[in-house]
Formats: sequence, C-alpha cells, structure tokens
Amino acid sequence: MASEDNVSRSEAVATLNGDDSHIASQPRKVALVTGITGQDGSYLTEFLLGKGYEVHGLIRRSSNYNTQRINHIYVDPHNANKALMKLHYADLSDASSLRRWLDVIKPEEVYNLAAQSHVAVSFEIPDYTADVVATGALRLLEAVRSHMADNGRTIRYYQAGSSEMFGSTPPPQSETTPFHPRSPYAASKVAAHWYTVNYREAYGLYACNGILFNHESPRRGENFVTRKITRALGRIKVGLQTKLFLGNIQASRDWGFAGDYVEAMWLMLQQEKPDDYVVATEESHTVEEFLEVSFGYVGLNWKDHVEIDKRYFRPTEVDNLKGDASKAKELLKWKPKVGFEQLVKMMVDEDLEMAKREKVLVDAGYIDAQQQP
Ligand SMILES: C[C@H]1O[C@H](OP(=O)(O)OP(=O)(O)OC[C@H]2O[C@@H](n3cnc4c(=O)[nH]c(N)nc43)[C@H](O)[C@@H]2O)[C@@H](O)[C@@H](O)C1=O
Repeated sequence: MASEDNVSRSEAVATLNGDDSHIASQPRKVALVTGITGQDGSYLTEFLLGKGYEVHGLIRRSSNYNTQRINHIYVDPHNANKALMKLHYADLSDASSLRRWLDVIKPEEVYNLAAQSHVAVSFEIPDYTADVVATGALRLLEAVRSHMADNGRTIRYYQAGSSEMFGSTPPPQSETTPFHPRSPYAASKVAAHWYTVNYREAYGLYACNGILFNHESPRRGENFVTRKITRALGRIKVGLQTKLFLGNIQASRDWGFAGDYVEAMWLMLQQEKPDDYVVATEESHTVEEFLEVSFGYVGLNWKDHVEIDKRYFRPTEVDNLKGDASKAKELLKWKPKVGFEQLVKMMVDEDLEMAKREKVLVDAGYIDAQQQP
C-alpha cells in the first residue's frame, strides 16, 4: 500500500481536511518518522496527525506488507485531500535515500524510531544491529546536517534512546547515570546517543535523546515478553494452546504504555533548547509479577502453564531497570497516564478478543492452531 510516487510538499501542504479549521489557516507542520510501521511509529503518527501535522514515514521494502499497525490511518494518496500520512521506501542503511527524502519532504521535525529493536536477536545479528541502530542514526544525523547546510533550513531531530543503555548500572536510572550496555543492541544505542549529543555540540543541531524505558501496548511485537505473555494467555484461555515457554522471569522492568510515551518525544522537540530526557513510570516489576497480574486477571494460575526454557536466556542479562523521570516531569510537564495494572489488563483484553477471533477461524478450518503444545 505504500506510495511509490513523490508528492511535492506544496501539493501536500495545500491539502487540508474540512474538520480541522483551527489549524487550516497555517501551513501544516511536516514530520518525518523512521520506523513508522512499528509500535511507537504508529502511536506517534496518530498523535502528530491529531496535532495537524503532515506525517511522512520511511518504510523498508519487504516481500510482504508490514504496515498492519498503520493500515487504519492510511488513506490512498490519490485521495490527496485526506492523505496526510505518506509512506516512502528508504532504509537507514542507505544514506542516499535518507538525504533524498529530506530534500523532497523538507520536514521541520525528524523522529528516528527505526531499529533492529530485539535485544536477544542482537546477539544473533550483531553487525546488522550496529549498522542500523548505531551507524543508521549517524547516517540520518549527517543527512539532516548536510540538508540544513545546503538549504538554509532548520530541522529538529529526535533520537530514540533506550533504558537498555544503563544495562548493569543499578536503579534508579536518570540522565546522569553512567551507561553499561549488556548487548550489541544496547551498545549500538549508546553509540547513537553520543552521535546525537555530538551533532548537537558540534553543529548546534536541535537534537534530543529520549531515553525511554520499556513501553508496551496491544501493538507490541509478539516476541517481546509482555506481548508474548498476553498473546499466549488469550490463546490458552480459549483453548488454542496450553503452555508458554519463557526465559528469565526474575528480570525487572519499568513498563509504561507506548501511547503515553510518544507525547514525550514530541514535547522534547517543542522546547527552547535541545536536551536529553529519561521517560519512565518510576515503578519496576518482574516478569513473574506480569505473569501473576495477567493470568490472575482471567482467573488462571500462570504456574499451570509456564515452563522455563533456557534458550530464552540471554548471554548477558539486564536485571533491574527503574527510571527516574523527574527531569521530564519538571521540564516537559510530562507524566504517564496508564499504570502497570491498567496496561496489563488493556493488553490481555485485546489479546483475548484476538484469540476468540482466531478460534472462530480455527474451528471453521480456515487456519490451524499453529502446532502449539
Ligand atoms: C527499552 C527496551 O525494551 C525492550 O527490551 P527488553 O527489555 O529486552 O524487552 P523484552 O520484552 O524482550 O525482555 C524483557 C525481559 O524479559 C525477559 N524474558 C524472559 N522470558 C522472555 C521471553 O521468552 N522473551 C523475551 N523477549 N524476553 C523474555 C528478558 O530476558 C528481559 O529481561 C525493547 O523494546 C528494546 O528495544 C528496548 O529498547
């Protein structure tokens, strides 16, 4: 469904919906989002469209469409009056594509959310992870810098940092806590963090690092632990599977709701000066506690279904993350709206509904139950 056509900015800016007259008198702000097909990209795009932005997303070519999370806000570009989210093929490993789209789109804000974001997988594909997460951020920063220099424009840049950068440094973790990364993913995020700081200091770029602690939602990828649990729980509840295999359930994370966290990204780019901010709930829970709350919510005992499988342990683990978000609270006036239990219930509710729909298809013989034990 991605458009392969270039749409000129003047054409796009002139396209205003009838239902947003409060912003119709000014040209729309234009944002460029990498990683738009991911969990955060989809929530950020909804948020920015709600603020009256025109949002351009960079997507990777794939033999299958991977736009499920944004299909509900996609409008065919032939409907120029309504199509305020536009998709373009590019890749963080392809510097020329980044510079070209900056030149065409001329965004005011760039959000770099794209990544190989799975920590365990980064041990399997470390070169690729470093290329996309670390060097990819550098390529984008350099494209932004050179575009600004050549065109006399300014762009505000957001870099998606991660609490994984703190690694083995004990909690609570704030902006001044030293990094001690424990995976190729985390080390790559540390590099991207410092590239961003360096471009700010060297070139005066308005560039911010958001150091976001884990943030989840019903749109979370199914191989991250929270969604893996709620997805399996839904299927267990309706009888499509019986067991769930997990790794280290003593790890503790500061889990917030992704929908809350994208607002903090945007707020960072609306300040007078660029800076780095921790975004977190300031509460930490173990994976075991997540199991207790989620299974308990639907009247099941997790101990009847969960088995520990060593293959999900990581070569080096991050044991305990708990953020100190005082700076974001004070300067951005940001705070999370969804708490831990509410987040768990939201995810369980959605995945229970999904499992019920899946069961209808299984019972009718349209799909099989994917050979789950
Ligand atoms: C902020 C940060 O947040 C995320 O990274 P993550 O914390 O590694 O997230 P996760 O859901 O993969 O693991 C959380 C914990 O859960 C343990 N765990 C146990 N059993 C399984 C298991 O079966 N699967 C998984 N995935 N984890 C398991 C696992 O060992 C770890 O201790 C990414 O978004 C990342 O991009 C990012 O930036």
